[in-house]
Amino acid sequence: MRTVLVSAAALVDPDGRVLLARRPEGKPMAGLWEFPGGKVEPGETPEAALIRELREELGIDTWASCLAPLTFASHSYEGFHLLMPVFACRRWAGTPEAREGQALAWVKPNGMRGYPMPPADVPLVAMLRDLL
Ligand SMILES: Nc1nc2c([nH]c(=O)n2[C@H]2C[C@H](O)[C@@H](COP(=O)(O)OP(=O)(O)OP(=O)(O)O)O2)c(=O)[nH]1
Ligand SMILES: [Mg+2]
Repeated sequence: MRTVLVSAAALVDPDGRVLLARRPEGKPMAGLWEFPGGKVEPGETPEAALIRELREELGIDTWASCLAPLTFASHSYEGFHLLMPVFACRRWAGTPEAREGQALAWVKPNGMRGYPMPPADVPLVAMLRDLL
């Protein structure tokens, strides 16, 4: 099976809340809440891909030095296997805004139960609670 590399961010605010984005209509898994990010393109590092995706999806700028490896997801979907490094990011420039029509929510890891997430993300919630 094809392994797809996707880079994702746990953007953490000073209150320890993490930014979740609701996948827009028309995309696979629309309506589920995810960590901002996207597919790593050929020749791109995971960090560079995430910096690019955060600018495209949220209009914020961050830097590789502000991305700390936190955990990862490895999950088989129908048709592909997802390998998703998750970086913690506590410093960025600008205010996240929904550039792609997605809803945004700042959520404490303890509150993520109320936000339905893709199957790959479910184990990450407990990890965030322990690691952040
Ligand atoms: N960004 C992100 N993707 C996730 C998460 N959990 C999860 O299963 N995925 C899956 C959904 C997609 O199959 C894939 C990432 O797709 P994406 O739609 O974000 O990719 P992208 O931003 O590059 O968007 P596109 O140009 O391909 O439409 O990873 C998550 O927490 N964050
Ligand atoms: Mg994306």
